[in-house]
Amino acid sequence: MNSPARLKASVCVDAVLENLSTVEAMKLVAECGYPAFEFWKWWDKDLDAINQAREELQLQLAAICTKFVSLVDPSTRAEYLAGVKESIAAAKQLKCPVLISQVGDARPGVDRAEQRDCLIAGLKEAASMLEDSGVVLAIEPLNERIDHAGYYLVRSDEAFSIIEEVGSPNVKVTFDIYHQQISEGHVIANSTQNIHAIAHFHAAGNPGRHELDHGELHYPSIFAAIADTGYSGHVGLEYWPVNDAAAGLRNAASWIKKV
Ligand SMILES: O=C(O)C(=O)CO
Repeated sequence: MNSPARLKASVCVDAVLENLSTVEAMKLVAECGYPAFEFWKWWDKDLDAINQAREELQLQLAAICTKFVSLVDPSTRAEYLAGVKESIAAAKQLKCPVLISQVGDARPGVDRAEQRDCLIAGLKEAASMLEDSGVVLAIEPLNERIDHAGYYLVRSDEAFSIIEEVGSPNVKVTFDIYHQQISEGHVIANSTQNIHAIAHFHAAGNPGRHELDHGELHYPSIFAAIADTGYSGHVGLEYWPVNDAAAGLRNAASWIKKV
């Protein structure tokens, strides 16, 4: 008898299957053997149609994003919090446990410590809404070398120390292995030693942000190390395929289930 997979993989349909409609992409994700999917923007999608397909296909929605509003600028705090409130409602409707939150670009000429204080204050204000809802918000560090020049939050240790200071079980980190490989490397140690603070992972090959077996990262070892910690969240495949998307997804599903 097959034993259940140790790691729950999710497919980011806005990246891997960007040329399909969300519902068509969901069907392919299920056909390729994945238990879960995710996407970024909920506000430009037909949530009722997605919910119906989700139930029919018995897929879990692993994560969606909050609205992209700066958390390091006090003048946008109210807008950020209103976006979190709406995103929680969308997450509840779609039975989605995690909201991924970007924090915005660094403000030129403004002291970093002041921006950090602003970020923490915003997250503390969001925490009670999140705790009441049961949804976890996970801030995401991104690399500034290749994809996100000027973004405020780059290092994972900074993200971990921020959420420790926020001090809520519903505010955690998204650890994107591709971004962190570019920014700091040492991805197994940096993620597994902080696994209690991670609510979601993203994965892509580096360099190029393509299939997981393209490039320098050995994902079977990385995923095995994550599974060894007992991590119970999802690992989201967030890449742009160079080869046939469905064939690549089937190939990854076949080795991920053996991790
Ligand atoms: O915008 C990006 O690069 C992301 O990783 C979103 O999750």
